[in-house]
Amino acid sequence: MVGRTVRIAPSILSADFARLAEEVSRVEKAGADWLHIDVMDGHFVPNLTVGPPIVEALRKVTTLPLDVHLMMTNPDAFIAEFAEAGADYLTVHVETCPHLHRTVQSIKERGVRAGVTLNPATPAVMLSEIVRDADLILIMSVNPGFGGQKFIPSSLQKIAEVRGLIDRTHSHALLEVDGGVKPDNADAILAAGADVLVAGSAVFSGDDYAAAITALRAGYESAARTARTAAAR
Ligand SMILES: O=C(CO)[C@H](O)[C@H](O)COP(=O)(O)O
Ligand SMILES: [Fe+2]
Repeated sequence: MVGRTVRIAPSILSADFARLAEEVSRVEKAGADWLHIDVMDGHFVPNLTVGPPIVEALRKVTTLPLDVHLMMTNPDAFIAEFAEAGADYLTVHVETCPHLHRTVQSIKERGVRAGVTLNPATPAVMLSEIVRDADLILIMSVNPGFGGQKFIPSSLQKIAEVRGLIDRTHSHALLEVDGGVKPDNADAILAAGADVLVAGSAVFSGDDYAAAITALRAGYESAARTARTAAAR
C-alpha cells in the first residue's frame, strides 16, 4: 500500500439539501477529492433521493469528480441521462444488472468511468469476470439505503479479498468503500486495500469538514506505517 493515493469522497446524502451548492463548496475547500452522489429509487433500496437534474446542477458548481452510485433496479435505462448530466463515475450494483458486461461497456462508451458494486451479502467472486473491465469497484460496508449506519466488520475481509483480485488480475480499477466509514476505522479499511473512502455522516455531521477529511486521510499514514513496519521485519 506504500505509495497508494487515498481519495476521500464525501457523500452528499448527509449534507443539508436546502444548501447543497454551499455544502459542496465547503467540502471542496475542505480537501475532498471526489463528490459521492447516492441515487436511490425506492425499489432496489427503501429510500428515494436524487436523479440526473441534481447531478447536472452540481456539475455547474464544482470541479470535483462526480462519483454517482446508482442504487436502482434498472440502471441501464438511465445511463445516458446521467452521462449527459456530467457524471464522471457511474457505479452499478451487480444485483441489478443481469448483463453486467453490456452495462459496463455502455457506461464506458459514453466517456464515463464504470464502477461495479456489491451489497454486503454478495460474495467477491461475483466480480471475477468483470474486474478487468471496471474502472472502479465499490464494496458496500452497510446495506444500501441510508446514511449513518454502522460499518459491517466482515467487510474488511471482503475488501482484502477484492484488493487481491484487482492486483492479481492487473486491473486498473480503484477500490472504494462505502458505508460507516469513520476516522476510527479508516486505517483498517485502508490497510485492507481501499483507495477511495466514501464518508457521509463522518464529514457532514460536524462543523469542521476539513478536520473530518484530514482525520479520515490520517488513517492512510497510520496504515502505511504499519505496512512499512511489517515489511521491515
Ligand atoms: O450509499 C450509501 C448508503 O446506501 C452512502 O454513500 C453511505 O451510506 C454514506 O453514508 P455514511 O458514511 O454516513 O455511512
Ligand atoms: Fe453510496
